[in-house]
Amino acid sequence: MDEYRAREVLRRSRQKIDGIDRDILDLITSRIALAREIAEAKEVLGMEILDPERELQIIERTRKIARENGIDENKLTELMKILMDLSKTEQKEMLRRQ
Ligand SMILES: O=C(O)C(=O)C[C@]1(C(=O)O)C=C[C@@H](O)C=C1
Repeated sequence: MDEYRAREVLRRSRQKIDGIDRDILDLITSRIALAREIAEAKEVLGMEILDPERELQIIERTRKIARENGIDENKLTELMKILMDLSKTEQKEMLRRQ
């Protein structure tokens, strides 16, 4: 790969990452909106916010996808746990405001 081509690859790849990052943030926003809906349903059902069994299911699925794609299992799991923590924080805040 010559220098001109390398600069073009860098530019285009970063443009694509920018688009992917926007998509990721849009999906995280949608995920949080769904978590808020779940919080309302749980309140009606008298359920706790924390559902360890569901979290374990999500973590196991995450680990499987990490293995299938050659991604560090622990790092991807950390990322998923952050998303779930974000959900729980939003859920608790929403219920506190009610
Ligand atoms: O599915 C639920 O019960 C949720 O509240 C959503 C969610 C999540 O972020 O995926 C958050 C908290 C629960 O402990 C389990 C999962």
